[in-house]
Amino acid sequence: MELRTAASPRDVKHYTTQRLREEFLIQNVFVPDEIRLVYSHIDRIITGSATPAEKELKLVAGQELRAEYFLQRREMGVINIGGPGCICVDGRTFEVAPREGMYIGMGKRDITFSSTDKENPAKFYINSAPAHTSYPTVLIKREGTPEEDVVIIKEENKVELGSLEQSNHRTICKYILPGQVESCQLEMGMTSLEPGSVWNTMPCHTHDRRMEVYLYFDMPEDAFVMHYMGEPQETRHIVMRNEEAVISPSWSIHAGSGSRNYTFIWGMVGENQDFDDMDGIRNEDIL
Ligand SMILES: O=C[C@H](O)[C@@H](O)CC(=O)C(=O)O
Ligand SMILES: [Zn+2]
Repeated sequence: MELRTAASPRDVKHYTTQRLREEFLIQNVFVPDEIRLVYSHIDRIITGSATPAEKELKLVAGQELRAEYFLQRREMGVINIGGPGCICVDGRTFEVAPREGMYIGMGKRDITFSSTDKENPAKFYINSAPAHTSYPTVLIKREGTPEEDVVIIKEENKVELGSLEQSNHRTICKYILPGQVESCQLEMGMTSLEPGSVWNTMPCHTHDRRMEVYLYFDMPEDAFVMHYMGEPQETRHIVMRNEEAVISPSWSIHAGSGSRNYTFIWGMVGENQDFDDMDGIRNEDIL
């Protein structure tokens, strides 16, 4: 597991392009037949993936966690951005179709990932955070009828925002948050931009009580997103390609404009789970 330390805004404003990328950008998120994880000291979020192709992959704690098993003191959210696959949790197998997700609660020991078709492998994107209690493990679907251990995302948690005129027409689909899927601190969702819209999270915001990680995807190889970070009056950009993630400290804005439309997954952890607890920054005030 790769380790990233926390960073002060007083230092970050002096960073070069390369240093900024080393600290905050996560590349090669999905590697076939590997589980890849990056541990950040910022709220101790773990960001990574399981990309089973030829073989089934088992999640283990690793040296860094000094735990008996990965979720001994943690919870995790997963969203599949690849082909269909399965996640087996303590003997129970969940079929996870493209764009479906899971919340897996603290205390679940045996977690394995597999793909249905190795030619079109599942790509399980993972966010995990420290937890204090165990909430129910569920499969999260965007549509359908609820069953035991299956939650359907409520219409009120699919929020259409922005407009084509402002190049930011998009839909925020909230997978894990209070009232939808309960968790100790983790919140996750997926935001899709309409064709012709390129701006996410604009007007932008900070939220001192939560950090956030974005994973950008659904982009051809030659496309990019200029991801903006930094204090609102001290912004910097990171050029991001398809299927790369970026860490946003609580003091930083996190927004982007792409060379075309794209999709991204956001994950937040920290002090509270109040999605609307943001400090909005007026477009007039950003520097
Ligand atoms: O704190 C919330 C997160 O930054 C995202 O949900 C924002 C987002 O998806 C968007 O506006 O496009
Ligand atoms: Zn945010």
